[in-house]
Amino acid sequence: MPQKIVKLTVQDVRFPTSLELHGSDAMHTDPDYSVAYVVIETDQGMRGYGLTFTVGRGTEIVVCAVEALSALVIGKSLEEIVSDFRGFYRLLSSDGQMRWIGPEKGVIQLATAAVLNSIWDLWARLEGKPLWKLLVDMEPKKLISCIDFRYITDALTEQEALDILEKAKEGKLQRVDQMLKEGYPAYTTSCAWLGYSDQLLRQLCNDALKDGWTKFKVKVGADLEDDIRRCSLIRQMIGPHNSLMIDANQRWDVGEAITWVTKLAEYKPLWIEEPTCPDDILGHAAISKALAPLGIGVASGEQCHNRVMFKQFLQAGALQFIQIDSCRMGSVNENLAVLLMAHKFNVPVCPHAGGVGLCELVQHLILFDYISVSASLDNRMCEFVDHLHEHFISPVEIKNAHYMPPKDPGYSCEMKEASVQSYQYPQGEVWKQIKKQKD
Ligand SMILES: C[C@H](O)[C@@H](O)CC(=O)C(=O)O
Ligand SMILES: [Mg+2]
Repeated sequence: MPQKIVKLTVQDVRFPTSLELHGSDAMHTDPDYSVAYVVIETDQGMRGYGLTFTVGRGTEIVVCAVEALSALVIGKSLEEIVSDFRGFYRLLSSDGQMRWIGPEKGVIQLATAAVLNSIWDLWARLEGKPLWKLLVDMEPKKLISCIDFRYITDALTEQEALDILEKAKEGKLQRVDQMLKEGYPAYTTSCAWLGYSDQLLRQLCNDALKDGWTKFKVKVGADLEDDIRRCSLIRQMIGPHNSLMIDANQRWDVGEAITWVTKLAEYKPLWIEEPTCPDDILGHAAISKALAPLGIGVASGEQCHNRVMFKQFLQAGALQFIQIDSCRMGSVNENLAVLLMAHKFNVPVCPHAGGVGLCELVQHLILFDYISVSASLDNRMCEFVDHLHEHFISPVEIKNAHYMPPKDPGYSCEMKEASVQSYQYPQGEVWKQIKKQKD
């Protein structure tokens, strides 16, 4: 019996992370980690859960965009959608009246991600598999049929994508076993948000080292003297052999980025993340070229709107690390395109995660990347941030600084009903209390 989608609800759920400066960086000094949380329901009572991540006030605008897209979803059956997923992706991303407010970028793309994430979740649940396994088990032709190749065929053709997937069939079963035993390598950003004191940074870094973490990201970009002190402190604590990454969250102009990072080079960062405007492809290329002799790569992607921009970053040799995001682009469909392009251009993928639910979601994509696309762990790791996992029904499992493959069916982003109720904005109990204290 086809599963017809008869209902879509979307809620604005926010967590007051700004109170303790969790998640703070050089540009987002007071983020309240938030989601536009989508639940779809079929006529047979099955549910799919999806979300997209934001950092506070903008969430209400994403919620409106999801509501505007819902008319394109309600009334369709899951079978109809997945039998031509490319067509459905295009229906959502290229709607004749709504594409004007994108196309395929900004709020409307975040909303597309939330909706499509719920559909992938529903699909995986109906198949009784975690999403990564649904993807790993899918025939290459079917996978390719989920991707919209419009605008990227000059970098990757369907045939090339198919060849990559066919070639990676070799050794796939061993890689599945390896992942189930060892998990996928992760790094932590939890120790060094920009608003944290040196004392807290020291304490969190110490705890992380004890827990087996070997790769650490530090926020930089607001004040050079602070950055020198914080990077020196972390480098001293983690020693010369562990990895340090730095993240400026788009703070600098191109020349300023080169000068600033050169002054931090003695702390041996593996990469500088988002050194400048996330849309400045040639700027990133110039920074990459200038920093290459220092052994520092450039990473970006958490605010890269779509596959077309990633294509150009790759074509321009502008990034040495690609950071896909499960909610910034058009869900799994568009991320598949980027994983395949990154493989063709031989650039490692190190996903952005954290926020609310981003770790839960992106772990599926990076497991798929290793098992079915790249077959390599060289220079690869997935971000981990230790906030807000307690609000999910199937939270991530980290063992010895590795993501252990999720086992529950779906895309791991169903939230606990009590959490949704308490943190709904503005009517949830938590926000009512915060308002009362302020008044
Ligand atoms: C506002 C977010 O916390 C951002 O700082 C996250 C980020 O850049 C990262 O995790 O990387
Ligand atoms: Mg970042």
